[in-house]
Amino acid sequence: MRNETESFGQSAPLEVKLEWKIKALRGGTTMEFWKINGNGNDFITLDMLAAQKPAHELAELARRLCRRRASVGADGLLIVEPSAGAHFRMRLFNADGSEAEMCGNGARCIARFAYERGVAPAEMTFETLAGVMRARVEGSFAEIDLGEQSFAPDWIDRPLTMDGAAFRSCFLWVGVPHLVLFAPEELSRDDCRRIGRAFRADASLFPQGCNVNFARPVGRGELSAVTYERGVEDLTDSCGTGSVAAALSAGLLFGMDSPIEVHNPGGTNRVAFERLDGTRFRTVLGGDTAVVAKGELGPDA
Ligand SMILES: N[C@H](CCC[C@H](N)C(=O)O)C(=O)O
Repeated sequence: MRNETESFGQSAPLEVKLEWKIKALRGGTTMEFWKINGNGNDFITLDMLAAQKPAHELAELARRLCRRRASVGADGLLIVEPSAGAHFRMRLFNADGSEAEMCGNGARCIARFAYERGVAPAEMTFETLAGVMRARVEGSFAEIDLGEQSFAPDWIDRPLTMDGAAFRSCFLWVGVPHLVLFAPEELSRDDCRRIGRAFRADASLFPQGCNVNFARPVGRGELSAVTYERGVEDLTDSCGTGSVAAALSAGLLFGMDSPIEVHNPGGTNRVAFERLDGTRFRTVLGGDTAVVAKGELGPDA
């Protein structure tokens, strides 16, 4: 006979199951979630306006819920918390449990969630660790005013090589750190994953890690971008802040004008920007969002 602990295997600890049962017996609500994606960058979204959890519990929840086969599966966990000065506060925990300062697609998804649930009006503000964002929702379209971004002068058009592959690169923060790489030829997804992982792990260049965007001009005002994401530690199907980083870098390196359509494998983000001076920009990120499920987390999620 299998013992009690073994039989639970990957499933929830006993106390979680009991807490669940008690809640259900009392007729209380279990945890409701929405699964939303922004051009294929997918998030489990929870409303924690009424009761907040400490960061270590949210990190653990993210690690559990984001497992692709054993649980709901996602690139990250988005949380709505109360805010004193804005309509709400957004928190994003990556699939590995790390908390990110900002997330462009996540911000677009949470804006839609907040609007449709009556937490905020269609034009709203919300707090993030990277400052207060302004957002606008219209149907499934959501856009975020990201405020100002600036490039460090020594990180504009810096040549970099990795395993014999040569790149023109730019590095900038769009709430989170991004290394944008332009290669003379298109790289395979395996190469992007391998090279992305190597740069992401290079603490001498990027002490806080980085997201790595492989960008290519593909037409007038159009880029393609493949992103290796910090915290997911793999390629994702789309990255909002990465789309911004790629577009601003293309503005500087190739003189591409605003707006730029950034084609990610999972869909297109539109980046509109205004150049304030040689290295500073103001940016708005827009694109589609998709609500693919509204449900209740089960005890083993
Ligand atoms: N996917 C996100 C970025 C998440 C940030 C995260 N991966 C990190 O830097 O830790 C976006 O749409 O902007």
